[in-house]
Amino acid sequence: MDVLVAVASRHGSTREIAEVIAHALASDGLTVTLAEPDDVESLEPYDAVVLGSSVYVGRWAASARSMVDRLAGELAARPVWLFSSGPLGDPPAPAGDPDEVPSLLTRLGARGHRTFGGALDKSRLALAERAVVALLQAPEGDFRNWPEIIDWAGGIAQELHAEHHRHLHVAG
Ligand SMILES: Cc1cc2nc3c(=O)[nH]c(=O)nc-3n(C[C@H](O)[C@H](O)[C@H](O)COP(=O)(O)O)c2cc1C
Repeated sequence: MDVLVAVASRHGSTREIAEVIAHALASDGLTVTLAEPDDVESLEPYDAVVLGSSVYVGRWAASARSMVDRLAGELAARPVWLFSSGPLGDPPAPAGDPDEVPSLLTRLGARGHRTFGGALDKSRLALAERAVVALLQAPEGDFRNWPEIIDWAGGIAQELHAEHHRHLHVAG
C-alpha cells in the first residue's frame, strides 16, 4: 500500500516529525512518499494520506490549507489522517487544536487528528517571529514526544493493514 506523508514546515521541526512518521510506516511494511504540500499534484498514486502542518498564530500553513482546497475530493475518497505541531512548554501551550481542525475533519472525513508538541529555537527565527514569541512568552526547547509520534504512526499502519486484509478476504 502506498501512503503519502505531506508536511508543511517553516523551520524544519514538523518536517522531522513527518520523517519519523514516514519511517515508522515504512518499517511496518508500507510504501511511503514524503512530500511538501505544494509539490503534490494528484493523489492518484496513493492509497492513504497523512497530512501535517506546523501551527503559527493559531493556523495551519497556507500550503497545507491550499493542498486541502486543491485536492479535497481526492482526499475525501481516501483514508486520511491529520496532524499539527506547535504547542510549546510543559504543560504544552496553547492547549487544544488549531481552529480549522474540526472543519478539516468533517470536510475530508479524516480518520483523526493529533496535535504534537513543537520545538522552538529562537536563533532560527525571523525578527517578526521573535517579536510574536516574546509577546506570547513562548518557551524555547524541543517538546516533541517521539514515542507518542511513533505510536500514532503505528496505529495508522495497523488500521491500513487490517483494512487491506479485509479487502483481500472479500475479494478472494
Ligand atoms: C511566531 C510564532 C507563532 C507561533 N504560534 C503558535 C500557535 O499559535 N500555536 C502553536 O501551537 N504553536 C505556535 N508556535 C510554535 C510553532 O508552531 C513550533 O515552534 C513548531 O514546532 C514550528 O514548526 P516548524 O519548525 O515546522 O516551523 C509559534 C511559533 C512562532 C515562532
